[in-house]
Amino acid sequence: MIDTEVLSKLADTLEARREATSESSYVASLYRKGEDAILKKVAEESAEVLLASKDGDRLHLVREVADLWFHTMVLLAHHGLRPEDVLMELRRREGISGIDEKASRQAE
Ligand SMILES: N=c1c2ncn([C@@H]3O[C@H](COP(=O)(O)OP(=O)(O)OP(=O)(O)O)[C@@H](O)[C@H]3O)c2ncn1[C@@H]1O[C@H](COP(=O)(O)O)[C@@H](O)[C@H]1O
Repeated sequence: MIDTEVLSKLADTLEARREATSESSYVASLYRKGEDAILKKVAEESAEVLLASKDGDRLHLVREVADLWFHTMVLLAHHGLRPEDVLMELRRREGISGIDEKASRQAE
């Protein structure tokens, strides 16, 4: 089983790319283009996930989800956030049924 170290290492690389040039780094070029360009990539990769799912090609789906995760991590880094922030939120939700959570919101 792969642990979450791969996410932390990638997040470290994304932070380090703040100092890189657009010519040497795809991530630096995205930072330079700004939030709208990053959001456009997230939207494009989401659409590619949908197409891969409908294709029924599992390897294609895994690769497109990797592209989507990667670009959402660039978005998090743009906001000064790390994958650990998302993992903590998922940890917080552990064992809370979506049905119970929705019911508690409707009772408010
Ligand atoms: N995981 C990734 C990763 N996944 C996808 N991509 C790039 O994301 C880009 C967008 O994918 P597309 O399929 O949309 O291809 P495209 O049409 O060429 O893209 P656009 O020109 O439309 O932006 C491609 O250039 C991919 O190579 C990635 N680029 C970098 N990483 C990681 O980020 C690190 C830092 O990358 P650099 O900043 O480039 O050194 C790397 O060492 C990797 O670990």
